[in-house]
Amino acid sequence: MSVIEVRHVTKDYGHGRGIFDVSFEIAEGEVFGFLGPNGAGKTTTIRHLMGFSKPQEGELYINGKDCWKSAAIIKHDVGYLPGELAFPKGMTGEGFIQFMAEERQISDMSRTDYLKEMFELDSAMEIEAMSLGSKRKLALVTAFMHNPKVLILDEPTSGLDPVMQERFIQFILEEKKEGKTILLSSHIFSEVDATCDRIAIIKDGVVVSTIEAAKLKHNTNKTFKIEFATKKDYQQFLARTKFKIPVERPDQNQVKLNLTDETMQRLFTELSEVSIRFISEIKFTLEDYFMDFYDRKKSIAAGEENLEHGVH
Ligand SMILES: Nc1ncnc2c1ncn2[C@@H]1O[C@H](COP(=O)(O)OP(=O)(O)OP(=O)(O)O)[C@@H](O)[C@H]1O
Repeated sequence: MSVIEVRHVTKDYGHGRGIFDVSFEIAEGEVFGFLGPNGAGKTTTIRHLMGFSKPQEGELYINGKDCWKSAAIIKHDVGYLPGELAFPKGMTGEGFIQFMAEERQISDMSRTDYLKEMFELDSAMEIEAMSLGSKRKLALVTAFMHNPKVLILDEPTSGLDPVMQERFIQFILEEKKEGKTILLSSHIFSEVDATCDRIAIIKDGVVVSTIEAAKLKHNTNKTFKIEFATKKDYQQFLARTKFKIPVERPDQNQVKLNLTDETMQRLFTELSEVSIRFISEIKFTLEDYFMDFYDRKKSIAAGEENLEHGVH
């Protein structure tokens, strides 16, 4: 059963801004990445899921409850980390944690203490005096302290240093093991890649692609770069090869080509007749996949990416 459902949601702010016919579902226990640059529509979608905004068209549900009509229940049940942080004035971090604990009627603070330790939060400080990173840590602790089964996280690591970003990834993986359902909005490929089961790419308010992370990782269509020992070897290979060579670099005596597991043996037979300096696999990453939607023309102009990756 889907825990989160977004069905044909539109919010048109005019001038092409907003979100348009956005649909996706997130199953129980799934970590779903929502990937797009600034202004693509991630926060707008999330604000609708949290019941802050009413859709002009479409419906949103969490655990079968309409996000607009049952906004109060949704806010209670879901662990929400907003992109833009806002805290009450004149409080210390600890004061805010205690306030949230009372709101949620939490008496056992062991999970909260664990989270404070994990994210190395100095909660004694006045919130106003905290760095952006410390405020983000405080938001993380208060978003997760009541152990919610559903997490909605809007660019959760912005402002965190690389060590804390890595710790956050470990935390998400722990939560995933516990069977939590997680929506993670981000523009950081590495954190999406490390944590998500499925990824939706959003562009100009429209979901342009949804892909299973495993399909990206186990893509059987591979790209290799080969550098030949001499110009003679390079030319001899090009003259005799039966492969289609999409990228030739005569200045470096290099070619790039696509291989499947089946054609691998044929390549090595061809290469046995010439001398090579090296052969290396070019990994097809989430970033490459994403850039296909955002930057294809530029990449082709650079002469690098006119290779068929075959994951679409
Ligand atoms: N209340 C609003 N009124 C008018 N336009 C809005 C409003 N909220 C968002 N927008 C516009 O809708 C588009 C999507 O914005 P949104 O904040 O959802 O993007 P995002 O993907 O979350 O980006 P970011 O990473 O910058 O938060 C942007 O063009 C934004 O300017």
